[in-house]
Amino acid sequence: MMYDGLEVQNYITTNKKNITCGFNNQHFPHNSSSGNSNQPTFSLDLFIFRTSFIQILKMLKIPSHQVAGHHASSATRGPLIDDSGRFYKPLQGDERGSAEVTFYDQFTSNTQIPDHIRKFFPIYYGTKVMQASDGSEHPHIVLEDLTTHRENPTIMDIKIGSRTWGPDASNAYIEKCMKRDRETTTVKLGFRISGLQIYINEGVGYYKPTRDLVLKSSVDDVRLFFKKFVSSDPNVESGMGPDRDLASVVYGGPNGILAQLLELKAWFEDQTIYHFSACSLLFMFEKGLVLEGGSPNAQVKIIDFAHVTEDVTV
Ligand SMILES: Nc1ncnc2c1ncn2[C@@H]1O[C@H](COP(=O)(O)OP(=O)(O)OP(=O)(O)O)[C@@H](O)[C@H]1O
Ligand SMILES: O=P(O)(O)O[C@@H]1[C@H](O)[C@H](O)[C@@H](OP(=O)(O)O)[C@H](OP(=O)(O)O)[C@H]1O
Repeated sequence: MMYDGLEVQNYITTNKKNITCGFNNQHFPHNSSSGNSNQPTFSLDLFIFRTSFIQILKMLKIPSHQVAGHHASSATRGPLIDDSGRFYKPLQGDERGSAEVTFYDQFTSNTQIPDHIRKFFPIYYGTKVMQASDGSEHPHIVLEDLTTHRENPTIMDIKIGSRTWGPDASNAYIEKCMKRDRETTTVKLGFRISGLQIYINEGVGYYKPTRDLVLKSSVDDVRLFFKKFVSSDPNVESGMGPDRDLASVVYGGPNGILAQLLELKAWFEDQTIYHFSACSLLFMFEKGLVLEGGSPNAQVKIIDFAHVTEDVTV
């Protein structure tokens, strides 16, 4: 495992408006026009501009499309993204962090993984020690930001498996998981929704139910969330019988979510390399595009490998 040194100062911002504050306005106002006297006139200004620009490109933000898991704040470590399309997930302090790194290292170099399966996993760029959201220096797993090319993604995170712990889990951890599994739909359905956001329209933005609301979902609530996910009704939040208008193009069809799940499932049933426990599936699509008659660009990805182990008996 290789850790880089701290390369750049990280600016934690929650929205793009704040990013412009990173410019040194005195030297290079970002909205100045050509020929304006505020433009840099000598090399020091150019140097400052270049440095600021590189810093801005590398600037880190709290992901606005994260739907579940540990969140970043000035008090807690959570994922960050940059403008180059990378997602930085802080290693969890205990064995979960190192287990996830071990998985990504092994998976990335494993030549037995077919390309049509590899595409379901985020691209892994190694690990990096950097300033975390809480200000501490901490190792992060560097991944492809799965939302980077999306305009207004509708996203659902589903924790899969009726058993949510790995083969080496302690009794205390198993107990904790079993309690959570009984409280959610994991025991009844073999999965639970961990979080979601549904794009409504430009004016309204997103419907993003709270973590508590999602986790206390009953089986019927889960059914309703799956309907809302593909509803064209802007009043999706009111929950009055959403229309499921987009189901056939998002869930169905040769490139739909179901077809992708079947492809992944076929490999899961066949492979004997890993024990996959407590992973999540991310369902993503572009509701805005579908409503305009375009393609939903539906995608299934698999994430969260903190409890995955290699099967050494094979
Ligand atoms: N590579 C990625 N690109 C974009 N978003 C991601 C990526 N990986 C994770 N996310 C977002 O972050 C959320 C949490 O991810 P993940 O499950 O890996 O974190 P976690 O803190 O280990 O979660 P948990 O506490 O449920 O185990 C996901 O629901 C998703 O919204
Ligand atoms: O589903 P919820 O209610 O969000 O609960 C979390 C979920 O079970 C995570 O999988 C777990 O992290 P791990 O899977 O990595 O153990 C996390 O534990 P934590 O709070 O101890 O990190 C729980 O809080």
